[in-house]
Amino acid sequence: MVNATTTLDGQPFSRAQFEALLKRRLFYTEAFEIYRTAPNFHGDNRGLFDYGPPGCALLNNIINEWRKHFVIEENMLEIDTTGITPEPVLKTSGHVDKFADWMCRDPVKGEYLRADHLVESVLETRLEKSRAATSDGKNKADKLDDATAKEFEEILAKIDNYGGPELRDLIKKYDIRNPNGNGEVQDPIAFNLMFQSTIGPSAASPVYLRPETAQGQFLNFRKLLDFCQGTMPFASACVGKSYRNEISPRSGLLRVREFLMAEIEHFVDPEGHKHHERFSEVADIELPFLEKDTQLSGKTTLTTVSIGKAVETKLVDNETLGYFLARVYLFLVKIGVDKTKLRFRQHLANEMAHYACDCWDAELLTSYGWIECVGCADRSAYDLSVHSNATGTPLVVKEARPEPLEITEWKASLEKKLVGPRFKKDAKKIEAAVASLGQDALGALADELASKAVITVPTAELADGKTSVELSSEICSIDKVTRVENTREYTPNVIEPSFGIGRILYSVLEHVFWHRRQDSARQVLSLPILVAPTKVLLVPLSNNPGFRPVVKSLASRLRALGIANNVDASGVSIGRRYARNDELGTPLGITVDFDTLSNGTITLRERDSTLQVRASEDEIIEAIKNLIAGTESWEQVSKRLPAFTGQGQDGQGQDGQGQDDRWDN
Ligand SMILES: Nc1ncnc2c1ncn2[C@@H]1O[C@H](COP(=O)(O)OP(=O)(O)OP(=O)(O)O)[C@@H](O)[C@H]1O
Repeated sequence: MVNATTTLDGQPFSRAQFEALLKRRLFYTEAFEIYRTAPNFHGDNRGLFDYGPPGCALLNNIINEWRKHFVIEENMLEIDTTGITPEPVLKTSGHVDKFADWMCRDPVKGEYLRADHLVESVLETRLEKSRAATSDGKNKADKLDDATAKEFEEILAKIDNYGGPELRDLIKKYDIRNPNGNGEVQDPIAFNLMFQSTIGPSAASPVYLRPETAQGQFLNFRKLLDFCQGTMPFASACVGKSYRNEISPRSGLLRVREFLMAEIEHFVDPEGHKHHERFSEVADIELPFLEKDTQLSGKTTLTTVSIGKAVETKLVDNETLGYFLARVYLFLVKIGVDKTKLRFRQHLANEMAHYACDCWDAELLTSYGWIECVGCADRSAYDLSVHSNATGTPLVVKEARPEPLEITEWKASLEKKLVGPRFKKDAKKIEAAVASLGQDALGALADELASKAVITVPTAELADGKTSVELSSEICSIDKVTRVENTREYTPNVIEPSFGIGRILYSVLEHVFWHRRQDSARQVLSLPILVAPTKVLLVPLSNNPGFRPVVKSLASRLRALGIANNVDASGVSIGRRYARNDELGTPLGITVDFDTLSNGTITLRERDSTLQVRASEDEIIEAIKNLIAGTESWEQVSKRLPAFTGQGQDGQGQDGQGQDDRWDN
């Protein structure tokens, strides 16, 4: 059974100890912290964090690997789009109306709580208390009867499926109150999560900070299609900050108001079941799925099957979505995620974003529970269609047909001479609305036009604020026409893997955290060498001036190879210096000692095993290069090069054995 509260070495996970390490080593820190107590600071700095040097390096290394794994591997077209977004774009995409969470207010405390999180935390606490209580003895009032406990478990399994009215009913039915003070809360209301501002000195035009990078990619679709000479399928990618005015930020980096996203929009032809050319490369990879139906039945049992089987049985809708789930899995495991703490959870119908038609979240198990870190959605043709309708710009693919095709279909025509003068500025929008009508709608409107001589067509918002227009038979005609088509035109569907880098980074750190010795305060972050902030620690054995030029020259050789290294020439013992760098996740350490001065050899220490080898500078640097490139493992290096068991090894001599075991320097 997977347990989030156990570290790699099987010891109990202590969040306090873990967070103290992250703070001590400056992985990240609360933003504007010193202003919190300033007399003129009345703001709320919750959900805003700054990354310190190791956190920043780790973040950048994760992004670099993301670029290699996705952008380079799949020839994606990476772009960098703006965060400031004009309101009409986000009105069209649906975010202005629908990008909201349900919020309850505690009128006494003046606190705002996210309704689903409130229900979740109160029911979880009641269940925990009930488990701890005994029906006869201690805290017996907390004991829930079996039926109620089952009911709570079922509610929790599908918590993401509840909307405002259902959450209100649950709050009333179970008398759910603000855990802080036990006050009653008001009914949930929808709260839009976007930060709004205005642009320019006139302040006349509203803008938002983007809540996702996706829209910028959709708006560039036509230019990107031209850029890749119309070749389908293709994918765009974007890495950038997104902003969400979360109701109640909590859990450190997991729910923040400003965060780095890395998003991919893969544009695919909807015909041919979204087949993916490289699907066979990943088909055998087994993934743990938490299916929709399992959640609805109140359970959390995982189904582990190959992605090939999952697509064949339609558990996962199509090959392209399946391909990305497998690639996401490989990426997460590569950067340090514990594969036993990873699952793919299918979205429930109500939970699905307004644009999505099938959605799976890669969730990682942390001490805060299962956390969504990557959302993988099939956004269908929603975004391109709505932006096309709103702007009158066709966001479509045109492809030559292998054989000409004869098609008989409904066609709507507008009397252009009348449309311009009659509708003026709205004319383009009306033309776009008519052009976007599907065959079923056209068939129905043709009948209506024949009987009433006037029809109503839905449009984007017009100058008078209306979202439809009446067209008479004088202006609009709808007829059956037969035509020969040599080119095919279609709106691509979009498969979108969307990564929250901060959540991934935090979860990886929890997964690689462990203790060196039983009951010891020595802690280690076993970050994979690929993403570790610093790859090599350089330590001179002592302050002996003879070591300095050697260390300097080694540092410069490593720098020339682009290998991040750090010299620790502080006066403390080697063991302490290693311990400090174990906390920073530094995987390799070089020691320069008296033997170096006499025979030119140096030692190389591996963080997790603490084993060391001794060889010439050239051999050690070669081994480091291989370890970073992944062409050689530590096991291979340690077999190939002579072992070193002398001074300076952990637990012996210089390690600080018998010394104070608090590694807090
Ligand atoms: N407030 C946040 N803080 C940090 N990361 C976030 C936040 N909101 C979303 N993300 C990240 O962005 C990714 C894609 O966003 P998406 O819109 O799918 O999230 P979401 O479903 O709104 O998340 P949640 O349900 O947890 O609020 C998520 O998988 C997550 O990694």
